[in-house]
Amino acid sequence: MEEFDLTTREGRFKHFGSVDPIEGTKPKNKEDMADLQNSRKDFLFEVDSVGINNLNYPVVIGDFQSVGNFELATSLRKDEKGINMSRLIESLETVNHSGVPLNFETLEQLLKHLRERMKQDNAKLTVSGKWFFNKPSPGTNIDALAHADVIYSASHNGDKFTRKQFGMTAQVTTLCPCSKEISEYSAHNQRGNVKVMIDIDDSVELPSTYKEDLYEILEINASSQLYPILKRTDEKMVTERAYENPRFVEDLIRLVAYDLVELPWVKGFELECRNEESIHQHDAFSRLKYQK
Ligand SMILES: Nc1nc2c(ncn2[C@@H]2O[C@H](COP(=O)(O)OP(=O)(O)OP(=O)(O)O)[C@@H](O)[C@H]2O)c(=O)[nH]1
Repeated sequence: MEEFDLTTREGRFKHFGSVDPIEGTKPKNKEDMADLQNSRKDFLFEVDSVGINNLNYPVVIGDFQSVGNFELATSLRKDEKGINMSRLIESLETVNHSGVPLNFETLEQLLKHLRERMKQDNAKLTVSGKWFFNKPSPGTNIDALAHADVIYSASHNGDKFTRKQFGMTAQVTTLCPCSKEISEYSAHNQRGNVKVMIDIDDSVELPSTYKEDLYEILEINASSQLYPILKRTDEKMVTERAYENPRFVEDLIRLVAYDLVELPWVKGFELECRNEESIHQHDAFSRLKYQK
């Protein structure tokens, strides 16, 4: 058996089975390499969406840095074999300025770049991330950071958005009306997750406070709200607020839906409320779709 010098990394690697590379017959220069992606013939079908997903990249949402989870894609014509996937991240890099600012202006720039660079008719993206914001305690007014999950999803044909969606998941408190009604004292409550995906009406100007406006609607209709810091006086406040505002999962979805319909920039939405039950191991949920 061949002996290797175990004091060097190369020797140790070979000791553990690594071998030298072969000379090989295939080209090493890019110009000489086959470009399969760019071969042309009848490939039977157009492809609606082809690209990459589960890509984590730094983003800036509001005042804070966060991590975005991206899906980047384009359409693909019937006579083209594949897209050049490395160009998707090259396009993302063009809007990365110590993080990609998450707003529709930047995403439109990115989609235009993607479509042109990939020479396709349509470019699409979805990105989700945690939006952090200051949420002072309700009575004592002590600053601390809370978060909600946001989703931007859009497609662009070069001239305009062909789909523009904004989504959010906020966490709230719900207190069971039935439990309050039937019990001598107390009422069980739960942490609720209110999730919405909105189709944005592009003919209406999106207010600069759209994230804040939406967050307020998702949480204000619940029994009470969540805060990072609560002193005793705050805790009394949120506990009593919840008791004064009991909500079934059906009540919450209808109250949130009413406020969403009133927002001028909302064309339609899909809404879900899910309560992590404290008296069961399962969750309770409600869903609602609406188009204006
Ligand atoms: N189209 C396609 N590409 C893939 C697939 N799986 C991996 N790849 C990617 O193929 C990429 C390399 O191809 P290209 O991006 O076309 O590289 P290139 O042709 O040298 O790039 P350009 O200089 O932009 O022309 C790598 O980044 C791989 O990640 C797949 O299923 N389909």
